[in-house]
Amino acid sequence: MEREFDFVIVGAGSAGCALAGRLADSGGDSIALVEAGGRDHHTLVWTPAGYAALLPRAGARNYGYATVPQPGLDGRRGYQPRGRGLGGSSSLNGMIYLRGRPGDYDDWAAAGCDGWSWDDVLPYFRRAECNVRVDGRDDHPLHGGSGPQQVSDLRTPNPFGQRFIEAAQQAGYPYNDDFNGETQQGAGWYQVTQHGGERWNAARAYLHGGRGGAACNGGRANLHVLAGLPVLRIAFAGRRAIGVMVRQDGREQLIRARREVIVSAGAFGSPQLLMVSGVGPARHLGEFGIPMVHDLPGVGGNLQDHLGVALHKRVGSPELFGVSLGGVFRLLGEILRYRRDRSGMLSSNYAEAGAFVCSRAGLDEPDLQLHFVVAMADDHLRRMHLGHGYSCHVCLLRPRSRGEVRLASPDMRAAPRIDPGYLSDVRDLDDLVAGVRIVRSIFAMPQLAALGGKELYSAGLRADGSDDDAVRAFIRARADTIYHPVGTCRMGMDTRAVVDPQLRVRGVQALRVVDASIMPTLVGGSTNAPAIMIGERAHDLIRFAPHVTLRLPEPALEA
Ligand SMILES: Cc1cc2nc3c(=O)[nH]c(=O)nc-3n(C[C@H](O)[C@H](O)[C@H](O)COP(=O)(O)OP(=O)(O)OC[C@H]3O[C@@H](n4cnc5c(N)ncnc54)[C@H](O)[C@@H]3O)c2cc1C
Repeated sequence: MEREFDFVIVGAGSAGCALAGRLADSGGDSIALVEAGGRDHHTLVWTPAGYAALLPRAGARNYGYATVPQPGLDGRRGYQPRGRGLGGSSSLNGMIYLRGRPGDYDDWAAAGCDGWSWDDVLPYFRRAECNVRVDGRDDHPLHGGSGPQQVSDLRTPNPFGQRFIEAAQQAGYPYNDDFNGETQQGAGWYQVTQHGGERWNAARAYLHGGRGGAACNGGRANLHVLAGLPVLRIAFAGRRAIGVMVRQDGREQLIRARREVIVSAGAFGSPQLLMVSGVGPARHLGEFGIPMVHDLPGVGGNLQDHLGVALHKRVGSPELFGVSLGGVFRLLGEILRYRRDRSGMLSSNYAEAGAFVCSRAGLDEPDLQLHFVVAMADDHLRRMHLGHGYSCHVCLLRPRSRGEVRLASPDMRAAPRIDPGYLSDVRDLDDLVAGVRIVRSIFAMPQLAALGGKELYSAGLRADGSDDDAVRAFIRARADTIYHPVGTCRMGMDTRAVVDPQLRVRGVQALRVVDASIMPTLVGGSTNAPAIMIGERAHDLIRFAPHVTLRLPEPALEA
């Protein structure tokens, strides 16, 4: 195997694939995209409903991390699935296509991230996107029609999604035809990262287009996709990153980067890789005897995640996913249907419909998101129930609680120590209480209530809203991630920032971080499209602004 490349990118997830594909197409440099997991060519990855089999437990395609016990969640450990293999978490995610709101990015810019305002990032969202609604056209002010990331409407929307949307309208929330349009408010269908009824993950978008072939590089001779090769640490000469260390043929080997090492290992993997390589808070690294390259106190801090709580309702309808004899027969038919024309229940992303709502009057933008799931999705599908039903998750879009990622071992192959600090800011809990009430008010509307059924865990909550303490207890007992950790290699201009607005790691040379970990704050939506946007924009920063040097004050050493 060739051992020296111009760029070495660690992690073939949403951002890493976008960056690698773009870099390979825009110049003659050689690129190594080094990914811990394997290829994504698998039925369970490409069949949308297949992720139900991958989500519940750790395995070859899912890191399946656990958090440390969370005081805010009655001491429970949260679950943190993360995609492993080409496509990263875009091979395991719920496929919902969302960007957040313009104000989210304007806040980034206002916090010192020059070049990351909405006007700056919108062209990258559009460049990335091929939205079926504007297919082939590039004159839409918000959507792209010719990018590599396919975005579609669901092929076979579930009738219960329609009932949810109508129930939400009965509860006073307007219909919204496009959550990435002018306004986010209201209820509607999600658009999904699918094409022809199949998952369109970042690997298909940017690497191989879903075609076979072991190289996975879409025929580009300068792109070397090295799957199944976990990076152990970044190699430095002084403070300059010169490559990455991997274990191959029974020994550690250096893959050398002539120009840059780019870390795209995700919100947990990227800070972990920096820390095991000697870039991070000095005292913490000292606990593990890791030789210091640079004391960067912000690495691993600022962890933010969307915490959600689900309300489930058992309803005896085989239109919904569920466990029953009738359900098995229906599923067999659905498998044949999917094989025939890629439609039917197997093209479902489960969280088919949703809503953006405000927890209280007077907010400029919705602060709560609802995911209506056409199954009783309980505890990340780790707890199954007999029968059929639906659920609705409510999550807080801009939580104030902060956590951190730390090492549990100096070995990169061990799981990191993840502490999201859920509900450490009590205001988050109060906003979720409002969210639970909103979900129940929608469940109570005729379009859903007429179908009957019984709530699994929330039936005892009062309808008149007079039992906030009980709702708080319900949330503490049941809430968990809806899978959007970000912020652990935060971009900014202050002394605790990890990367500058060109995504260069502060205090060292030839090293960048490019993935969801650089987000200063969570956006008001899910995080796959924003991670891809980050990869797209990083390409332009690397290609077109390589010689701009930004000088920042060095962080003071911790006492
Ligand atoms: C279950 C689930 C559901 C989700 N649902 C949605 C959704 O519906 N819509 C949405 O927009 N977002 C969703 N998300 C979130 C979204 O998918 C992620 O935010 C996004 O994919 C993150 O991209 P990334 O590039 O930062 O990291 P990732 O895509 O996670 O990629 C990181 C990659 O780095 C690799 N890596 C890590 N360490 C190493 C190492 N040492 N050596 C080599 N490779 C390494 C990993 O194997 C992985 O492939 C979901 C996520 C999950 C897990």
